[in-house]
Amino acid sequence: MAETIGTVACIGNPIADKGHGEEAYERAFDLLGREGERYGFAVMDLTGGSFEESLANARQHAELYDALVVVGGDGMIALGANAIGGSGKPLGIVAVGSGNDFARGLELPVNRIETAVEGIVGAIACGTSLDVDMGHVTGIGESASIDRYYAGMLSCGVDASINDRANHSHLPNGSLRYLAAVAVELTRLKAYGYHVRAVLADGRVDERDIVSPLLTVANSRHIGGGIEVCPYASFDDGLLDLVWLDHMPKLGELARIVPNVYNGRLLAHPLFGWRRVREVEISHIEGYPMPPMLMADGEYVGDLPVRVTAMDRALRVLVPPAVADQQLRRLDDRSSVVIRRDGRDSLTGEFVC
Ligand SMILES: Nc1ncnc2c1ncn2[C@@H]1O[C@H](COP(=O)(O)OP(=O)(O)OP(=O)(O)O)[C@@H](O)[C@H]1O
Repeated sequence: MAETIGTVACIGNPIADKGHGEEAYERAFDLLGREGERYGFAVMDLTGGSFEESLANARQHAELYDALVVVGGDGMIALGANAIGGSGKPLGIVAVGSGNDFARGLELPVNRIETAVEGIVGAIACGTSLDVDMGHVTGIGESASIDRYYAGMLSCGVDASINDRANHSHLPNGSLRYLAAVAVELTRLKAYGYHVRAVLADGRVDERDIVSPLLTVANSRHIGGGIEVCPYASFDDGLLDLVWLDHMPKLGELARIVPNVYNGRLLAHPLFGWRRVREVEISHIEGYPMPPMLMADGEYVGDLPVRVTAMDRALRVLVPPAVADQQLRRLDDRSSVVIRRDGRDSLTGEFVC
């Protein structure tokens, strides 16, 4: 990242982390302003009264700033991706939401405002960043109005219901909200009917019907405050990871997989299907229950049918110099190591041993 950063636009979310977002934003904005005086950049506030208003502000005033800093949860990362994804402008992340799954996956500070701001300022001063993939969701047919980018995960089944339930929960702690939502939604599992047409990394087409409660198109590993739905996801492979449950799990199967939700071993179980895709079209099979409204990075997106396309390293994220090079190499290695460990073929997704 060679460009000089003269102005940093900031966007907060007063309702992030159940209303603690306002205070966090004031702190982050103040710190960035002070560091700006030292390092020669100005800060401006573009927070609106809603997600849509903040996004419109970021887009309309794009010529006024050189970097955007978002303060909040995964929804604010989605805002950043939709505001500046593909533009080459970098995104700074102060993760103070409930889940913070994207920041967690990139090993950025979570709920540590001072450390996050320090990292952003270090990145600005030294010109360091990481370019990470994004997903682009576009609607097909009746859903044609959908046109959204995301950085973390597109949830298309019970994962979306869990997110929706957690958003409406009154429990005080972020991870607790997701855990409680998981517990309730697991008792109400439905098998949705998906028709999936995926273009794999080598251009081969994999087309299938999936009757399942869960289908996710992931760029990052975690969802719901640390649940590792896709331990194989890599941020910079130019591909997305399609993960699904192969069938409606029996109680015994559920009991075997639940202990693996936080330890990176979920996809080692043959109950899960997995493919790395360049693009995937997902539609609903008539005769099965309609999946819940899709959610991307915890934001409501709309209903099937949709096409999801991997955008190769389209989002530039500010990271401090010590992290930049080493981080991406480590994330890449990590992903191939766990795929090998679980005995999967990284191209076909099938178990080979
Ligand atoms: N300026 C705003 N005013 C009101 N609501 C907003 C604003 N900006 C974003 N939102 C909404 O706030 C909700 C929560 O956002 P966010 O993801 O930042 O926090 P969170 O849900 O606590 O964290 P996480 O997504 O990591 O669990 C989102 O649905 C988003 O649309």
